[in-house]
Amino acid sequence: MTGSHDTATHLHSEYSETGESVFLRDVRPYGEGDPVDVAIENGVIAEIGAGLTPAEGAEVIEGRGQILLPGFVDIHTHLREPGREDTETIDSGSAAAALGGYTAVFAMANTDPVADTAVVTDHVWRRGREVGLVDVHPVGAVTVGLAGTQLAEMGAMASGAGGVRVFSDDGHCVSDSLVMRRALEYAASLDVLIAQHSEDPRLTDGAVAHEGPTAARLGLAGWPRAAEESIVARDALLARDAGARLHVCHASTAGTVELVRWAKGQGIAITAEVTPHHILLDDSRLETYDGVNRVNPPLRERSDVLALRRALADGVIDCVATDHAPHAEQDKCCEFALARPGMLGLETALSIVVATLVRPGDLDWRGVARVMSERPAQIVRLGDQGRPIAAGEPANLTLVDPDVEWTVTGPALASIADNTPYESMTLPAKVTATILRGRTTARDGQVRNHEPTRGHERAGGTR
Ligand SMILES: NC(=O)N[C@@H](CC(=O)O)C(=O)O
Ligand SMILES: [Zn+2]
Repeated sequence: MTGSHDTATHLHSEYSETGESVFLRDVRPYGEGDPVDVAIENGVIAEIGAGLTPAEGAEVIEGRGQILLPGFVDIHTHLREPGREDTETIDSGSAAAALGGYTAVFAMANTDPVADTAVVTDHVWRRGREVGLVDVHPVGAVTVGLAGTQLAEMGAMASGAGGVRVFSDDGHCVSDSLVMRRALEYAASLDVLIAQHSEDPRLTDGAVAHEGPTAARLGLAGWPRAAEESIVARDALLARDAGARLHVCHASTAGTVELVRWAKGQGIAITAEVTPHHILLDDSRLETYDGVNRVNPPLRERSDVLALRRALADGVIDCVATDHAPHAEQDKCCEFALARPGMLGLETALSIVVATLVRPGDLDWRGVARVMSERPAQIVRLGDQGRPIAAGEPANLTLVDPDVEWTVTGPALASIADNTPYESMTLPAKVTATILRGRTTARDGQVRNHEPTRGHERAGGTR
């Protein structure tokens, strides 16, 4: 992997002789200009223009002026396999990803066993390929068992079949400064990315919510913004000295935005993501004590939400990442302080970006392509994703109906777990087709050639 964006060098055999043709009629790339037709052959975009004729036997999709974007790339997903297949599997999570418009996802390492060896990361990669609905890239752990003390064999994971290019102890912070320094030095020598879950555990021990007036009133133990910001600041300096690439997972405070802005201004190789929930929801959601709203980092205050939206629009925050975190019903329906942190995200991400940024006029569809596809692909150096919509480019694409409104219900989502904070919420815009290497993986809310593996169906004995 060179990190170069010369398509030809990246389009290996997977992009030839798929034997499939897809024809998109009357679509608007990036939501710009008059509708055009897009002919896709053998995994690549063959031709774009008005009034084209579909190839014999092509799958024709009537776009009716819908918006065509590069396929989305999620660099922070929890697929729970191996270990918690009662909440999500690579199969069910891939279905959720395809329905959400994703053509690549990065599966976090906090599985059971932890993805801290090439045995686990190679398995995740292979299983993703077998399912074939989305490219599943394994994230490797930074430290053995996510324990934060001994570096994992990052080199072996990087050179394994899974070709790991991102390492993270996400769910846990690599909090020891010397361990983080060594991890960044090791990562620099391998030219891989360290993605940090920035949370000082000494400042958050026992905390379940954002430290502020709401948590105080509700009697919930809070974690201060400084627990995140102090780690972001420290890591930026360590990355500078190590000459390493650092990525900040789920930025949640206005202060983190300012630190990332400062570090970028210094020429430090830092990037940052924000989740859909941190640009939509604030800590007023805690009033109900509903465990579905518990997440790390916690939902912050309105001023943070607005700062994160602005930072995404102006590019200080590079991208949206879902932090899709399925949990079992019994782990979310309990008392707020006992609920596990995390919420579903893959199938609602686009709609939230549209609701918070596109509809208010702060981001156009080019901007959506930037934060959902192009920047995430660049951060993790995927040469065949987040590419321009042009002839000769790989056909990893997402078609979006911008005008539709839909109401979220957990059980209707493809994920096995149902823990969505958006239950009964009406959201704008929906993915109508997802195309991976020239093959439709999802269309009109249905996943291609797919036997669903929903938890309640298994419980009912259908599998
Ligand atoms: N975000 C969360 O609240 N939970 C994530 C871990 C993480 O992303 O930190 C999980 O794995 O459940
Ligand atoms: Zn995290």
